[in-house]
Amino acid sequence: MTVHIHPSVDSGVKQGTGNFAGGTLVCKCQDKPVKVGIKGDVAHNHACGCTQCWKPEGATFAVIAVVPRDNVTVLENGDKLRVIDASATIQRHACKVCGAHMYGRIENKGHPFYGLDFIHPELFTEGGSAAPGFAAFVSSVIESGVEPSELPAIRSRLKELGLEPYDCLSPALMDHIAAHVAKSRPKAA
Ligand SMILES: N[C@@H](CCC(=O)N[C@@H](CSCO)C(=O)NCC(=O)O)C(=O)O
Ligand SMILES: [Zn+2]
Ligand SMILES: [Zn+2]
Repeated sequence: MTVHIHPSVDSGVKQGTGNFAGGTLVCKCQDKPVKVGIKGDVAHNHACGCTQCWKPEGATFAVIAVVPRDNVTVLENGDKLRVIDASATIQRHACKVCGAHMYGRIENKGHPFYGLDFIHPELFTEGGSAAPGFAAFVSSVIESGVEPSELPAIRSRLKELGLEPYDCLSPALMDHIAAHVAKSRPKAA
């Protein structure tokens, strides 16, 4: 059985240059595409199996990374953007026509990832941004209709690609969340 993860990694994970200066994300529309400028490189790039992140046609996983929100600027055709679900933690600004998610923003100032926007590096017109380094929410692909019996093959393919599979976020990101929660908790008297 061929396991398809995502078109940008299926033939091997392409490493970034290490000095990506930023670029332009362009949606899939032929006519009046939405363009979003990103300053600097992406961080925490990962494959995500959750039901919320945008996946191109036929992909089992999304590939998604973060950038500081101040580094994100809508350049063209921003009138085509809509927020998919205003009540979600990550408000995904997507093209109304082709459906591509251009950036996901957290508006809750108390959230551990406040200040970071989620973007899909495959939409960069330029190559060389930091590569995905792990796979998150792997078991969640079952929620999108993948048979549980396929999970061992999916996990093994992710490992082969060097994308360590986790059923939540990576240990570094889970530690960051826990540290944020610990800091936000009122101190006992
Ligand atoms: N099983 C759920 C998990 C969804 C989930 O918690 N996703 C994370 C990571 S998305 C990027 O890595 C999250 O923070 N979601 C918040 C949001 O999407 O608003 C499922 O599959 O839906
Ligand atoms: Zn579009
Ligand atoms: Zn996700």
